[in-house]
Amino acid sequence: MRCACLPLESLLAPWMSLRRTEEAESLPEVPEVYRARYSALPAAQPLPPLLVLALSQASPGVPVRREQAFRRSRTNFPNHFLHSASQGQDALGEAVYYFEADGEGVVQRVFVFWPLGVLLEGPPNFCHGGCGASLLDDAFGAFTNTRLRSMGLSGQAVTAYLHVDYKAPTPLPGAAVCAATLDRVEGRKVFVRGELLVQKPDGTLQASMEANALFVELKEGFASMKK
Ligand SMILES: CCCCCCCCCCCCCC(=O)SCCNC(=O)CCNC(=O)[C@H](O)C(C)(C)COP(=O)(O)OP(=O)(O)OC[C@H]1O[C@@H](n2cnc3c(N)ncnc32)[C@H](O)[C@@H]1OP(=O)(O)O
Repeated sequence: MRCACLPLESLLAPWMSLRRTEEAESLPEVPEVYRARYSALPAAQPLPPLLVLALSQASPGVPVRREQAFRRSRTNFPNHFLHSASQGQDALGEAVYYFEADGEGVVQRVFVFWPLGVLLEGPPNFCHGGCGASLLDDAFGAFTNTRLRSMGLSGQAVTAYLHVDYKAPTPLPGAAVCAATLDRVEGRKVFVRGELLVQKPDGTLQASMEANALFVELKEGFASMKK
């Protein structure tokens, strides 16, 4: 029987080997809510098929809007754990962030596509659990901070706790989409939940990890964090 899943090459290429060109390229202006941390996708960069699949399953019939897809601005965050230190041909590839907002522009969900190389291994041929937790934490942070900003708040919140349930192994090499959304808000406390989605051999998506987290909006912002 023919496998219904997306071929691995289409999952990984060109994102695994992509080299950043944002510094040299003139990219479209990004809305203010996202601008501090994200840059637009270059015109030549297609949306990853796995991301499109996850979006179409989460919101059937809702058109995918390319202008809601971004890359992390590496220029602004050259020391970032996921976007700099862990990037490489066989490690993490280039992430694509897709934000869904409501009619008032308030961010409701984020989906983050990641190409996963063989150097992320924990169990043989599968992703390290700590790596998956980091990807979920990053998606939760992206969701929380952009949501806060989209509501006119600081957008400066950090993880207080992160709970991850590992439901199935995450294959390598491969690709995953982290999905994050709001659970509830209590004052400065933002409770977030989500999952890490991978594609099964039959083509359907499966949550290999489920997670929930508490983010706390800092009283005086990142600048107040002391060493
Ligand atoms: C401008 C653009 C810049 C962009 C920069 C990009 C950076 C992106 C960054 C993205 C980040 C990516 C992700 C990362 O990597 S973030 C990095 C990992 N996280 C940290 O390093 C955070 C370290 N912790 C702290 O700094 C403080 O503890 C925080 C700030 C969290 C709270 O200390 P604060 O003094 O402020 O507040 P509080 O202690 O009064 O607590 C407040 C409320 O919260 C409740 N609570 C607290 N902890 C827990 C817990 N574990 N379980 C259950 N509840 C907990 C607490 O009971 C209280 O509730 P209530 O009594 O009010 O009901």
